Amino acid sequence: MTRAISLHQVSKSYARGVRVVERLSLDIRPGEFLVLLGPSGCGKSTVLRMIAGLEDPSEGQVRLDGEFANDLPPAERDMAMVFQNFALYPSMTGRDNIGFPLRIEAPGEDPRPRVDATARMLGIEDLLDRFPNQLSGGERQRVAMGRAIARHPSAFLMDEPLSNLDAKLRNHLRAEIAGLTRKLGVTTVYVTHDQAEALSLGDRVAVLRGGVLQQLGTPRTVYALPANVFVAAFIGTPRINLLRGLVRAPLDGAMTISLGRQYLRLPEPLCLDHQLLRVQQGREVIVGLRSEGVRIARPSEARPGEVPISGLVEHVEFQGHEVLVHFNTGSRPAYVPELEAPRPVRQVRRRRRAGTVLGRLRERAAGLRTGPVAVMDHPEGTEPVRADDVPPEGRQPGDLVVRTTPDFELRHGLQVPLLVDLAHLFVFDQHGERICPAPARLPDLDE
Ligand SMILES: Nc1ncnc2c1ncn2[C@@H]1O[C@H](COP(=O)(O)OP(=O)(O)OP(=O)(O)O)[C@@H](O)[C@H]1O
Repeated sequence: MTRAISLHQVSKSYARGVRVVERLSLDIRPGEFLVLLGPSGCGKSTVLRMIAGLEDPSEGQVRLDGEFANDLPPAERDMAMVFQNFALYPSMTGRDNIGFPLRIEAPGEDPRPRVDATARMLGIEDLLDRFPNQLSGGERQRVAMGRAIARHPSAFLMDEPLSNLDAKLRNHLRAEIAGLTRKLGVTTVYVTHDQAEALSLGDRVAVLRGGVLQQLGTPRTVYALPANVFVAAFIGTPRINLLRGLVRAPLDGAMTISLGRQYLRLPEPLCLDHQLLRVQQGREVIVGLRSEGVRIARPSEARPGEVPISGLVEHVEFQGHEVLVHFNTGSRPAYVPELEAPRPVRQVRRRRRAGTVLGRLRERAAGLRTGPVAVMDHPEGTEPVRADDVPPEGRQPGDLVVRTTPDFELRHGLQVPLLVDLAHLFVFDQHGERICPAPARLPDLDE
């Protein structure tokens, strides 16, 4: 049996006023693989623990197959958890570790057939007689997975199960987990702060920030149509280029988005998304360009929808199959402090205050005219993040990273013509909400 798991307006506070999850609503379908993704401390594990019954919601409802389940003890929820630290009993062999929950659930029954069947499924038969200290990290995690699977639970709850493993093993086990959960058809809720893991595993991804759901969608949707600048910046490698722009829409001339020393001229006739930008006339916006949305080519090579700018090569990052070129285009980068700066020590309830984010930050950043400016809100009661709080290691050389093939001969100081593909242009308003493509295009790309 597999389950539908619903959270309805669920909040969680641990101490007075401290809300670590805020009015979260999620409907997880039977058999679905849902990933909870967000930076450290955003409340992912708390959500998982509320689903498991290990924490009580302060407000709202947890429903299992449509039934109110807030009061249901963990043991009666029929869910298996897998943690990052494997949590195996050191004095038990792999076989006993996998069989232990079966013995508890059905004391009279011989767990061996189920243990053996599980071990075959995971290819760990030869590990069954070893103790945890005789297993590698990956092997231990396979045994831990075995212990979860053998119970035939109605849902798997996985809390960063791969984060203690090296990159190669992580990729390998990631594929195994995806294959297994699909084969078993069991609802899985998977917590991670690794966006690549989330995109590769999830049927849908729920992006959390400060305990608040930012977006719920398929991996394609959250990448291609991020609801706001936080999701755009959190998802994708290299990180999306975020630049401060100014919309200019003169009645008698072409509409442009000024990027400091250069501008993007929006081609006429304006498409609907660009027409809708007209209302931003004279306002500062945040322009998002993924590294694959810009290419090195001359203006004469422009395809429909591409507009020219140029950039000075600041740094070339050779990656083997591709090269990341950091350009200085004379624009001002916009930063998302929660992703750049260390996490604030205290986290308290988040509320949007009067005034715009950019407006407030502009005041704070007065005097930093040429420096980068932080564009996101910060939780009330925490230290405001100032532009100069961005750690130097968070700063990249240049303001625009472009992904290209290794056959370009580029060196520092070279002025290079670039074409921006406006089909890949994102524009976010002063609150960080996406306004281009228009929010009406939010419905799932895959549906
Ligand atoms: N038992 C607790 N008492 C008080 N505060 C807690 C408790 N458990 C978690 N918190 C706080 O709740 C917030 C969310 O924690 P949680 O573990 O859910 O985040 P997370 O997104 O899973 O983080 P990470 O990725 O670092 O594990 C954090 O600020 C954390 O300090």
